[in-house]
Amino acid sequence: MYETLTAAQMRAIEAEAIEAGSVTGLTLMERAGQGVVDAIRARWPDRAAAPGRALVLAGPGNNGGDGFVIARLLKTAGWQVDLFLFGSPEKLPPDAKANAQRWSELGETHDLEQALERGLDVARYELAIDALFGTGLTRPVALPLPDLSDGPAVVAVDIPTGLCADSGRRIGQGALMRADLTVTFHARKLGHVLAEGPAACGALVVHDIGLPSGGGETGLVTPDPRAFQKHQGHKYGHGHALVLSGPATRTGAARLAARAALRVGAGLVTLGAPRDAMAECAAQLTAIMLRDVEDGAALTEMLGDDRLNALALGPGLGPDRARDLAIAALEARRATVLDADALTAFADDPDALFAQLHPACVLTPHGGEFARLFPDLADRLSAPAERGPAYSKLDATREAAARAGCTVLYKGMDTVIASQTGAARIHCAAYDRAAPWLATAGAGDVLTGLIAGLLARGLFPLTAASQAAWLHVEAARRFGPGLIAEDLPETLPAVLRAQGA
Ligand SMILES: NC(=O)C1=CN([C@@H]2O[C@H](COP(=O)(O)OP(=O)(O)OC[C@H]3O[C@@H](n4cnc5c(N)ncnc54)[C@H](O)[C@@H]3O)[C@@H](O)[C@H]2O)[C@@H](O)CC1
Ligand SMILES: [K+]
Repeated sequence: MYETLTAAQMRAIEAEAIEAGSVTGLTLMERAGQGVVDAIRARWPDRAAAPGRALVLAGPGNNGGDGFVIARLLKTAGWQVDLFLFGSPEKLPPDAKANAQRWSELGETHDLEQALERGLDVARYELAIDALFGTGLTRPVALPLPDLSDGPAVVAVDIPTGLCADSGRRIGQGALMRADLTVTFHARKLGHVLAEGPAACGALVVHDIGLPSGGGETGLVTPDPRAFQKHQGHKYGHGHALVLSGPATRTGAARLAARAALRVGAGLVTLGAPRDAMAECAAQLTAIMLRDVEDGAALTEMLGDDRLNALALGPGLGPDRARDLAIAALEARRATVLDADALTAFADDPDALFAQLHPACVLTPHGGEFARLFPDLADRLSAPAERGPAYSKLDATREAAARAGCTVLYKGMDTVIASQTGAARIHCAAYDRAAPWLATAGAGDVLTGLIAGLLARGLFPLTAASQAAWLHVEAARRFGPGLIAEDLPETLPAVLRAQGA
């Protein structure tokens, strides 16, 4: 599992290594600058082979210090480098000042604010380095930065200026420097994988600067084949999932979820449908069993069979049926995924839902559903971020899970999964995990089914939800263009096989 770090965690790791005497700040800065120049060469070998003009924008802190290193290395490699500093050279912190002095032997340090007042002609550069602010950004950037979008290739040092490293949110209405390539150091910061981060970073390279690993608490989800592998045994040994369906003409969502639960390895899957939907469902199902579950009372009776060990409800249910069934399901204390209508049904009184939830539950809200259940947290998340570290989707999901008393998977390109204990994971469907074809009707129903299937197989809620999120995106990536929700369960066998399941 890859770690993600907050700015404070990164500072602590650096400080500890420097205090222990294993490395100096100056050495770390040199490695950081070298890493950026190496990444530029790897990404644009043609430009590196015929160096042109490079613009370096350096800020008042150590991110600026990296900029001075990069300016020196680019100049040595044959680039014509113009460097503009925001702030005064005398006020730079020690390592940055040392590198400013080394740079002064090779080139001039221009004043950025003066240059912006006169008008900085960016069209003359092939390459621009954003070394204005990194992990130290706490306030909006009060600079009229030039638009670089159709000019030079833009490389962000550590993180694009204007982005909060802890939340991926833009700080205030200040400038945001969008990059084509971002080179960060040691480990990804939360800001690279949340909110606006992935869109602002472009491609992301993590460069090792020789610091010891550890120190982060929130990992990015990676596949855990042990979670998918199916061991020998009877079908009942792999659990029995029950997916509840909506009425006639609204059964598709539950059928998709049921199919996903079966494909991910639940031993048995039953669809519980109201009487009017039985014929419709029977015409569509083969391996999935069908039972008549009219209402909450019928569900309670059915759950007398304790082999039914995981439930999924919400997709296509309609709010009234969803509420009635959810109350019965939660009373039975089974592993339960609540999605869609099963969440919306409690919008008028989320506390009534929270009072019934228990640690074997998983809620899977998208942004709208999250706002209905946790309106105060959603408001904090959507209010403009005036200062860093800004309130993040990770913070909001953690708070939601604590309040709900169960695992919450908050969907999105940046899916955050948190348990009631505070443990959390992020699945970022960007960079090498981008899955744009997943934005298709019914995809969320499949995710619900995957979680239910993994719960039936006995995984803990946080693991089931995290691994389901990974499998969901992996199936979409494997299928690719033209994906519709039905394809996701059908692509799962290939995904599982590739993981050695
Ligand atoms: N500390 C180290 O040993 C290393 C640091 N590195 C670089 O150092 C960066 C962090 O450096 P800093 O902590 O100096 O922080 P930054 O260089 O990101 O910011 C500098 C300072 O500007 C101030 N500031 C914040 N927002 C502002 C705003 N909107 N307008 C004006 N001033 C503002 C803050 O006091 C902040 O500390 C990393 O992103 C990375 O690029 C790397 O060189 C690796 C080694
Ligand atoms: K930067």
